Amino acid sequence: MTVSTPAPLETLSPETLSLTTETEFTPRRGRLIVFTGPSGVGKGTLLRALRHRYPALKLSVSATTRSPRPGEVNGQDYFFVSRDEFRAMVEQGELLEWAEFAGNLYGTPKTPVIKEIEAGQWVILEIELEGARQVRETFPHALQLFVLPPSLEELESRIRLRGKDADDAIARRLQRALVEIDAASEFDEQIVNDDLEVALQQLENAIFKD
Ligand SMILES: Nc1nc2c(ncn2[C@@H]2O[C@H](COP(=O)(O)OP(=O)(O)O)[C@@H](O)[C@H]2O)c(=O)[nH]1
Ligand SMILES: Nc1ncnc2c1ncn2[C@@H]1O[C@H](COP(=O)(O)OP(=O)(O)O)[C@@H](O)[C@H]1O
Repeated sequence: MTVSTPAPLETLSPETLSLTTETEFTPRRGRLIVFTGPSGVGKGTLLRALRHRYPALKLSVSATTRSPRPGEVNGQDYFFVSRDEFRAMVEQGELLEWAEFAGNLYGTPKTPVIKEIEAGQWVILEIELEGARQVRETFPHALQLFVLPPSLEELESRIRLRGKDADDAIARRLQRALVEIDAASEFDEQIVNDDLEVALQQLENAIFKD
């Protein structure tokens, strides 16, 4: 979705954008970017690096019924809510999209995303496949990116090495990964996260190409 409202001045200043000579980033129109890929492929790692380079990019904070992992902060990594609270958000139409993943509910709070896009910001949704499909219906102009692992063996090893999920949660994520990877061609671009720097460059190119 594109909105012609000019961005607030502070988002255009080089101080907040950490401009490099190669990539001039001046967000004038709001934009929605969907970032999907199997659990453990490196989405969070890539987005952290991207936002380090471009702090003006906004990352939507989702609501989830999953328990916080060690080190995760409520309101920063996710809004951690009960199933009842999540259901109330759905019933009150507060979510832009939502889905169940590996036994937990996840959803994107609508109001902050709409406000940021209307203010000319570029907003990234890091969401799973079903949510991405819903966004494709409601925001057909959103840029849809999919991250692939170099191999299934490497994906499993990354989830295990991350060491943040119980064995049953890992098994569910790997099972779901097969379905998600199968749907990669539905997305505008596919990025293979083998070498992190190469993948980050591909991600930058996809986001800033037009
Ligand atoms: N549909 C949807 N999926 C989400 C949302 N937030 C996170 N997810 C996805 O839910 C899946 C599980 O996320 P998480 O439990 O943090 O595990 P991780 O991806 O293995 O780190 C991932 O594919 C996320 O991209 C959301 O708001 N909506
Ligand atoms: N290109 C890469 N090469 C090797 N390990 C990686 C790479 N990208 C991410 N990782 C590691 O894989 C694990 C999963 O990454 P993470 O960003 O948490 O994935 P996701 O957010 O997709 O679930 C982390 O331990 C991370 O350090």
